Amino acid sequence: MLKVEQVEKSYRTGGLFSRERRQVLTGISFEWKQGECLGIIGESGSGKSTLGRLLLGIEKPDRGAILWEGERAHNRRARSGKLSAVFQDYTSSIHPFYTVEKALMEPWLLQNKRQGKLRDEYNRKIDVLLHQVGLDPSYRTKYPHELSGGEAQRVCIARAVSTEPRCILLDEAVSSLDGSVQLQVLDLLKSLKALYNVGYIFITHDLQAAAYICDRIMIIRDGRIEEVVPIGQLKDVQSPYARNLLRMVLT
Ligand SMILES: Nc1ncnc2c1ncn2[C@@H]1O[C@H](COP(=O)(O)OP(=O)(O)OP(=O)(O)O)[C@@H](O)[C@H]1O
Repeated sequence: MLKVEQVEKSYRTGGLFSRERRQVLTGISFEWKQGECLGIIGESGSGKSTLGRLLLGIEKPDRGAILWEGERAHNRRARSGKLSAVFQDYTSSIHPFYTVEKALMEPWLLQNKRQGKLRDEYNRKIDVLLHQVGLDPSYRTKYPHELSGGEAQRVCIARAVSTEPRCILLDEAVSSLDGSVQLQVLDLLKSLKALYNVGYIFITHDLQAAAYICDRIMIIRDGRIEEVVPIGQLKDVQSPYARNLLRMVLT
């Protein structure tokens, strides 16, 4: 469903008039299949979030192609309703003056210009969504500052599944939650995966979290794919970098 072919990305360094560029991604090619949870893992600065932005169509690659069902990622129509995202910074992901209810209505309203009866129907769906992420209907009227980190991230996840996308890109979405809350959110993602038949692209520097939820892991180093490994064969990774990464988790 997603095909990434020979993607390259660089950024200008040294100011507006500088000709120098820093290569951030080189020769990135992979496929993501419907329903799969693919982990993209690598050290800080390896290019994970840049790749995430390209997959979401927020930025364009310098070279290569990113195709969602054959259409370029930066073409809005290609992504519409098929793809959503959850980011690390859950506090700024929700508009500070929006209640949970309004935040959950937002993506749906963007997708469905018609209102009236359908809007009432969706309004009822908010209770279902809240329930699915483990929050009761009293959360409807709360503002972001009244939520804990775990609760806010649950609201972001509810919003991401609300349009029933085929894929949710999660960029360090559990990284700033503490241990037990992180595990709860990972379990929530697992249950929603089964419920909605949604797949994930799970960007993280945390191999342990990725191993818990992913079917396959793609290791990125200095903007290149170092290795792609099914989760059952994680112990058999070949490259020294991947082995080192694994050793750090196991010790
Ligand atoms: N808009 C930009 N302009 C210039 N340089 C950028 C831009 N975005 C990213 N970079 C650079 O690209 C490199 C990769 O950044 P990126 O955020 O993709 O890495 P990452 O693997 O997600 O790191 P982290 O885990 O710390 O978020 C970094 O050196 C960063 O400074």
